[in-house]
Amino acid sequence: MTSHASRVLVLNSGSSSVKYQLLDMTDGTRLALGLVERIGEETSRLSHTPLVSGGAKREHEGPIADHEAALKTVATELAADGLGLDSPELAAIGHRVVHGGLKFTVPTVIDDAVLAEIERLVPVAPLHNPANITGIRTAQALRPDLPQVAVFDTAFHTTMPEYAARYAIDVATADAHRIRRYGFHGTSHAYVSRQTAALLGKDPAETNVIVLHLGNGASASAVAGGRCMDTSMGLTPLEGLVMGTRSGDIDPAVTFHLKRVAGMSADEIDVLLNKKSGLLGLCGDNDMREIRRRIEEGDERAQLAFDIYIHRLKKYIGAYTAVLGHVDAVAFTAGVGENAAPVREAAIAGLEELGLAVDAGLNAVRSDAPRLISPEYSRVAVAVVPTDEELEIAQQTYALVNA
Ligand SMILES: Nc1ncnc2c1ncn2[C@@H]1O[C@H](COP(=O)(O)OP(=O)(O)O)[C@@H](O)[C@H]1O
Ligand SMILES: CC(=O)OP(=O)(O)O
Ligand SMILES: [Mg+2]
Repeated sequence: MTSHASRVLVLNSGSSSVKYQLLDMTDGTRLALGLVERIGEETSRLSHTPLVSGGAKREHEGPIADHEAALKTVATELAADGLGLDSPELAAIGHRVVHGGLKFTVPTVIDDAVLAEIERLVPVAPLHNPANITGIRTAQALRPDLPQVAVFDTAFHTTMPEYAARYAIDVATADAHRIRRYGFHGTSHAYVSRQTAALLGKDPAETNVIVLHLGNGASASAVAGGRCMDTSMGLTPLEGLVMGTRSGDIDPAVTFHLKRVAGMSADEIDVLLNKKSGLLGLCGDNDMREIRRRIEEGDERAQLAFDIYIHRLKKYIGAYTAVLGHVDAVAFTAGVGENAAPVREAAIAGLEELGLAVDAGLNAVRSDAPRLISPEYSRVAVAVVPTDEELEIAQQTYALVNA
C-alpha cells in the first residue's frame, strides 16, 4: 500500500441490489456513489453519480444477471470518471457483511479463513451472505493486492445482555447449534444512535435512543449510552418488524403447521416467510410509496397491510421504552423511516402517555439533514436521522488498514 492512498470503496451488497460509495478519507468527501437494483431481473437498473468535476448522474436499464456482473458494471462506471479500481489512491475496499455470527465482533481484514466463516453462516443469512461473498470475491479478483475489510451488521449487537440475546429454549440445543439472537443493521443502529445524540446536543454515552431502521428489511433497537440493549431481529433477519417481504414475528408453530397441514418443505416455508410475506404478502406491494398511493385511492387491502405494519412498530416502541426505562429520543431512519411521513405520524399517534408526539408541520418537511419532528412540549424527542452505512463502513475500514 502506498502511503498517500486515502480512498475507500464501500460495497453494500443486498439480496437484489448493490449500493456503493467511493470516499476520500482525508476529509470524508464522497467522490462517487450509486446503486444497482433488481439484479437478476430483465429490468435491472444502475444509477451512478460522480461527485467530482461536475459529473452528472447516469442511469442505465437492462438485464444484469448477478452480483458479479453488477460489480463489474460499477467498476466500468467508476473508470469512466477516472476513479477506476486500478487507482493507486485506493487504500482498501470495505464490504458490508450481514451475518458475522459469534466470531466477528469488530471489522476484520478478509483472508481465506474469514471468507470460509462468512460462507459457513449462509444458512442463517440466506438472502444476504451469498451476495456479500460474491461482492468480496469479485473485488478480490479486480484488486488482489488491496486489503478487503468486512464490517458486520451483527457486530454492534454483540454487547446485548445475555437475557436479551438468548431464546427461552433448551440451552444445550441452543448452544450446540449457536442458536441465539444476533441482530442486524448494526452499522446503521450504531451510526444513527450517535447522530441522534449529536442532534440533541448530548453525549452519546448519556443518551438513550430507540432506533427504527425501516428499509426493505426493517429492525428496531434499544440503545442505552451507545450500547445495544435489545434489537428486533434474531438468529436471522426474519424476526421482528413487518418488512417489505418478510413476516417478522410469528408464532413458530405456524411453521410446523405449514409443514404438517399444508405439506410445505422447510425451503418452501423459508421462501414464503422471507420473500412472499410482509407488506408484499399482505397486499401485493412491498414499496411503501405504492402502498400509500393505493391507500389514497381507498384500497382496503393496502390500508390493512399498513395498519399491521404500524401496529407492530408501535409494539416495539412500547417494549423498548420499557427496556430502556428512560428514553431521550425515537429516531426514524432508512428508506421508509426517512421518507414516509405517514408512517412516522401513524407510529407515534396515541403514544402521548409515553411522552411521544409528532408535529405535523415538522413531519412534512423534506430534508436530507437530521431533524426533530416532535413539538417543543414532547418529553421524548422524535427525530428523522438519515443513515449512512457506507460512511460508517468506510471509516471503520480506513481505521483498520491504518492501525
Ligand atoms: N418517498 C418514499 N416514501 C415512502 N417509502 C419510500 C420512499 N422512498 C423509499 N421508500 C421505501 O424505502 C424502501 C427502501 O429502503 P432502503 O433503506 O433503501 O432499503 P434496503 O437497504 O433494505 O434496500 C423502498 O422499498 C420503499 O418502500
Ligand atoms: C439484514 C437486512 O435485513 O438487510 P437489508 O435491510 O439490507 O435487507
Ligand atoms: Mg439496507
